[in-house]
Amino acid sequence: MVREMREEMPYGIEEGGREEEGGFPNTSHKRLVVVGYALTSKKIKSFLQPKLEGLARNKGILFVAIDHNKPLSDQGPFDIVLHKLSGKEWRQILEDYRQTHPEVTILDPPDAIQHLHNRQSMLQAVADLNLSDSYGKVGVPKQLVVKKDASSIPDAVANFGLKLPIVAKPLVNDGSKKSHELSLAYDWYSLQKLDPPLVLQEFVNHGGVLFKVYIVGEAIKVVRRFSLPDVTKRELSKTAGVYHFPRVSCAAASAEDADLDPCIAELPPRPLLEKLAKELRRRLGLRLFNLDMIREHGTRDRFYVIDINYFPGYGKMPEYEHIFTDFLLSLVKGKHKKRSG
Ligand SMILES: Nc1ncnc2c1ncn2[C@@H]1O[C@H](COP(=O)(O)OP(=O)(O)OP(=O)(O)O)[C@@H](O)[C@H]1O
Ligand SMILES: O=P(O)(O)O[C@H]1[C@H](OP(=O)(O)O)[C@@H](OP(=O)(O)O)[C@@H](O)[C@@H](O)[C@@H]1OP(=O)(O)O
Ligand SMILES: [Mg+2]
Ligand SMILES: [Mg+2]
Repeated sequence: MVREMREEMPYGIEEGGREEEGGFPNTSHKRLVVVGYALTSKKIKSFLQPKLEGLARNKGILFVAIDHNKPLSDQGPFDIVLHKLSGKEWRQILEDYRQTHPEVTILDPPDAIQHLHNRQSMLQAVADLNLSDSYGKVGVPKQLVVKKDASSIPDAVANFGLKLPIVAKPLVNDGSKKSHELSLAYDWYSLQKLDPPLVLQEFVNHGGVLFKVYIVGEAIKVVRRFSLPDVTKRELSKTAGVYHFPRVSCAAASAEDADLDPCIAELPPRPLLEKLAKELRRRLGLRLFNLDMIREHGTRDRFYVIDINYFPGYGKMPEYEHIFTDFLLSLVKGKHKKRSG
């Protein structure tokens, strides 16, 4: 099978030379780019769709499942390892593999991904960047971390000067169901009912539409999703309590075909996104992530990043098959250039 695919490969890596180490046969001078993947079954289903695998095959890319019952070094050989699994054990396996196989590109380094597993450190790079130019300003909502003792939250929030309403997000962001259980608090008193450790974030009115900015290496794709509606002053004054809300901006909440107010729907300026993505790629050390971005309602150019996700639902990103396969090829070509240059 693999041999047959090789003959028709238009883009496979020209320079051969890779030794056969008992892994995949290497019969042609154009060899396959082998991508080992370690993903949950949910992710395999949403990401590794037949169209992606088919296009990848035509471009000379082969996706191979990593076998968790065998040492990683006994598998492959891989050009790239693509992964999104949690746990210390897996991180250690990858770290050891990285040391012994520096020639393999690990997408992405476990330490860098770990940075996104805490909702405080997640947005630090955006805050530090403090991006502001003629195209707009990008910041993060004012936020406070509460590690324990719910009874102290109202005072802590008042002292810090956080305004209501407040979005409460679990501090740990490990992809678990619990880490996506968010709530909106309307009054000081109810803040005591929250369950730390949490990040408390000012709710920013944004017209009920959010921008999902997908990043795959240097490629950027933006889509609109529905989000929480604005909270008016009147509504705030009349409402009390803490309200849990479901995953409001999931794929089913696409706002691409909706008839929206142009001021709300207008995408963030491309040059601003280019600059933001470039800086965050560097500062976070990641190549596969997305940003949830909102525009403060009533402004044209005041943006906030409220969430960053590692290896998000690319299966729902338009043209992801082309973008992702081109990206994988660029990684291997880049490496060859570096070696021969
Ligand atoms: N500061 C904020 N101001 C206004 N709305 C917010 C704010 N933070 C979150 N939201 C709303 O809550 C939703 C969920 O928040 P967030 O994206 O932080 O959670 P998540 O569980 O990490 O989401 P994802 O499924 O994208 O990983 C957002 O899509 C947005 O609708
Ligand atoms: O289904 P959705 O479109 O919401 O995609 C979500 C994706 O699910 P999928 O990749 O299995 O589909 C999730 O992946 P896991 O953490 O559960 O692995 C996670 O990355 C979310 O942030 C994604 O939301 P997005 O930020 O991309 O909108
Ligand atoms: Mg989000
Ligand atoms: Mg998230």
